[in-house]
Amino acid sequence: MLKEDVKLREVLIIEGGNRLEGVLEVSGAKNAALPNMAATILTSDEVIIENLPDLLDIDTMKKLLLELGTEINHIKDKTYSFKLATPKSYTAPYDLVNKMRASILVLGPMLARFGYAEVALPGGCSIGARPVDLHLKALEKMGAQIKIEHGYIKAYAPKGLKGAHIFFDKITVTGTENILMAASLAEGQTIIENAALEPEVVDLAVMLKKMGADITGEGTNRIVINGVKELHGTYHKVIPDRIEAGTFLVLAALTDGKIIIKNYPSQYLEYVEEISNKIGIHIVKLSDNEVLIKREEKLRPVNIETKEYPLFPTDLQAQFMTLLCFADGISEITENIFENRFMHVPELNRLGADIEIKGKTAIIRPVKKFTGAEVKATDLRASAAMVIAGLVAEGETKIFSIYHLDRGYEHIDDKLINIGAKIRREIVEE
Ligand SMILES: CC(=O)N[C@H]1[C@@H](OP(=O)(O)OP(=O)(O)OC[C@H]2O[C@@H](n3ccc(=O)[nH]c3=O)[C@H](O)[C@@H]2O)O[C@H](CO)[C@@H](O)[C@@H]1O
Ligand SMILES: C=C(OP(=O)(O)O)C(=O)O
Repeated sequence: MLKEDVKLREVLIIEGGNRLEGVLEVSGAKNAALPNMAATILTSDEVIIENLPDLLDIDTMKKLLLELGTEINHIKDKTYSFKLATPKSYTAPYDLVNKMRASILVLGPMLARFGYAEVALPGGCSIGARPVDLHLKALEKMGAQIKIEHGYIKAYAPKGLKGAHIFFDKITVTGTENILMAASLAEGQTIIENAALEPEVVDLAVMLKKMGADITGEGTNRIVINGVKELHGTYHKVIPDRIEAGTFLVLAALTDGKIIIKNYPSQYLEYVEEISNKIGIHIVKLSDNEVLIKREEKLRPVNIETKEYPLFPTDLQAQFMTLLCFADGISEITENIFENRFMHVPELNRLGADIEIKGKTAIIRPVKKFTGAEVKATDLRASAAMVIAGLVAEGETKIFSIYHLDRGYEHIDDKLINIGAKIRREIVEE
């Protein structure tokens, strides 16, 4: 191999089998922070956001906002100010959109405030095709002219956007968020039917209302937005990450240590807790925001179907699949949101799992143990599943492609090392 062909990559090495004990603190939610940051485009005033997690995706969104002309200042720990007085570009370039699909969230606000935006087409990713047709159709209904050219979505609304009656054929989280932001500055009333109910959508509405938007119905499937001429600055704190909390819940149950989860958002995890109870995991409330995870000796098998909030989140599917490998019987998980979100199955099987995929259902047969192996982190939540699996496996697990993990889990190595996990990173040659 020529020297210049050698690429360096980081791997995560885990020594499994350690009993874990201590406190795991939940960070700010990535999927709330990203739309919160995009919403700062809607005003020329300064917006301050607190509790921003230190993650690759947040860095990518900062880069994108800087590219558009936003002035960003670090105020104190995890708190930043954002101010977009005059844009220096109207384009979300391919190199950033390619790293993070949520870059599409700048389309609605740019178009609503400036009447023009270009966003590279996100394209497919490892969990599925993930088109943005519903975002575009809704914006067109609000009067935008949209064309796709040279791999870019080019959207114009020179006279501003107009309120419209939007019916989403499919529930879409970022689609609802894009239209919520666009409609806040549109002329007249917008009604979003079949809107997403996710807590991150509600949190965005809360932030927009603090900026002066007129929104009702957030958290239901019908949101009504009366457009206003201008929005103003605000101070907003990002809500805790329910998916990180759910990931910790699984980890605590499987390692059977004494793990307390701090900043645990039980209000967003009701259904996940119901499923956990069925499996034999109990969430013991210690204080307003702290819980202790306890498990019964034998875990029971369950059948899970991923669905939109308030039902079971697709973003916890891979982690619960790892857990169910150790249940006392056969479980099934059906993935209804993304068509290709079982990439972690062959990787879990490399560690000793016995999982078979039949269409959109995974059949999980019980095994006694996992043994460490070399595995690949195929997407963000699959990476979390690999980390959990590595921590319970006998011996050493080497996880490749861990940049996915750093997209969405804040300082995960430090958090786990703190409770007794043996984890390190190494740079290896490809
Ligand atoms: C940044 C962020 O918040 N990401 C979350 C968001 O992604 P995201 O908002 O991208 O996911 P959507 O809710 O839009 O996707 C739901 C389904 O609708 C389809 N669809 C969506 C839009 C569209 O225009 N056309 C279309 O067909 C998607 O391919 C998918 O099958 O919600 C997902 C579902 O809870 C989560 O897994 C992601 O973590
Ligand atoms: C799929 C996820 O994120 P994104 O929509 O940014 O790809 C996720 O958070 O699990």
